[in-house]
Amino acid sequence: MDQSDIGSDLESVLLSEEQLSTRLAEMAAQIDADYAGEDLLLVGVLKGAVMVMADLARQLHHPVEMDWMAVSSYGSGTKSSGVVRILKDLDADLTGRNVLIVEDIVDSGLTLSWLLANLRSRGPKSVEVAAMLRKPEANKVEIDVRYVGFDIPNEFVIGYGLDYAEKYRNLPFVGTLAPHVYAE
Ligand SMILES: O=P(O)(O)OC[C@H]1O[C@H](OP(=O)(O)OP(=O)(O)O)[C@H](O)[C@@H]1O
Ligand code: HPA
Ligand SMILES: [Mg+2]
Repeated sequence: MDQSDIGSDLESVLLSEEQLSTRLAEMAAQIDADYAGEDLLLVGVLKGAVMVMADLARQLHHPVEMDWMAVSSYGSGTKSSGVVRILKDLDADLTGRNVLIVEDIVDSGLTLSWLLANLRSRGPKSVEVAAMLRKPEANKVEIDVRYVGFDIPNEFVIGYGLDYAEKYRNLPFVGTLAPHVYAE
């Protein structure tokens, strides 16, 4: 899927495929250096983190294990209420492990703040976060994101795993949606 397939629904390309992969290589080099000689378990948060997990893992030279979690906010239906339900839990036991949570985006930060507390309660050696994108709103909650790809403006973004109503995840770049898409 590329820019021509999304047509007038796309407002602008915020980060190109090349920008994403260049930055990911830098993050991977940092992660390789930080975990040299250490065990490392990557935990991807479904579904948005699928692309960044696949690309980051392949840029790493470090031998890693990969596991997945699916979580969902519930209640009023408002996104990221902070009340999170586990839809699919990890297969791995985290006791004594170095865990790196891999996320596509930290927006309000509420999903991650819940996830960090949850995973830290399972007796790991360490828990850190790698996120491709971070929005300024994430500053509202105290979260230490060790590896950040890009800080982006407070706009709704799509592509590279990120969806609008489950669509556009397979765009290879990150873009913003044209206003008429929301208005429909
Ligand atoms: O910082 P927050 O405001 O909590 O938002 C970030 C979370 O929201 C998105 O997931 P979403 O719940 O849309 O599920 P998805 O990954 O399946 O699209 C994204 O993948 C993060 O997990
Ligand atoms: O900007 C976004 N786009 C898509 N999904 C999201 N989940 C949190 N923020 C976003
Ligand atoms: Mg989503």
